[in-house]
Amino acid sequence: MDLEAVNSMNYEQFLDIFGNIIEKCPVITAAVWSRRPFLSFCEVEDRVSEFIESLPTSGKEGILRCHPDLAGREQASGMLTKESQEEQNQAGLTSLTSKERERMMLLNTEYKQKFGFPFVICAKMSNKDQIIKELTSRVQNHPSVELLKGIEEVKKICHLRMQDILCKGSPLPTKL
Ligand SMILES: NC(=O)NC1=NC(=O)NC1=O
Repeated sequence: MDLEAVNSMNYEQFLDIFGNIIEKCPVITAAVWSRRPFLSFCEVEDRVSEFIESLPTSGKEGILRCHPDLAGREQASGMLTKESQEEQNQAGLTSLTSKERERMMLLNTEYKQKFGFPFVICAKMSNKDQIIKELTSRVQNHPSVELLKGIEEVKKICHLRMQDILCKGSPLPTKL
C-alpha cells in the first residue's frame, strides 16, 4: 500500500482499512482522515498521537476503557476483535493454565476497581509471564502514572497494527 493510495482514500475507505488501529475507537481514525495528505505513514501515527494527547483525562481514560481485558471475558466468549485475538494469541494468553487465568482475572479485577479503566499493555511486545509480572507491579502505581503508561501502550499497539496493515498490504478498496 503506498502513501498516494492512502491519501486518495475517501473517509469510508480510510476507516475500512485503519478504523481499528486504536482498539474500538474508530472516531480517532475518522478524525485523523481530515489531516491528509500525509507526508509519511509515520505522520498518520503522529496525528493519531496528537489527537489522543489533545483529549482531556476523561477522553484518555475512555480510550483505555475500550480495550478488552487480557485473557478476559471477551476472549472467553470469542468476542475479541481480530486484532486483539491475534495479539493475545501471540502473547500466549489464549493458552493459560487455569491457575494463570484465575490470577489474571483477579489482578485485572483489582486493577479496574482501583483505576476505573483496564490494564493495557502491548501484548505483541510481551508474553504471558511478563504480562502477569507487569500487571502485578503496575497495579501498585498511582492513577496518573497508569493513565500515562496505558496510553503509551495504546500507541505501541497502534504502531504494530499500522505495520501489519501496511506490510500485509490489505487489498486497496476498490474505487467506489
Ligand atoms: N487490555 C489490553 O492490554 N488489551 C490489549 N493489548 C493488546 O496488545 N491488544 C489488546 O486488545
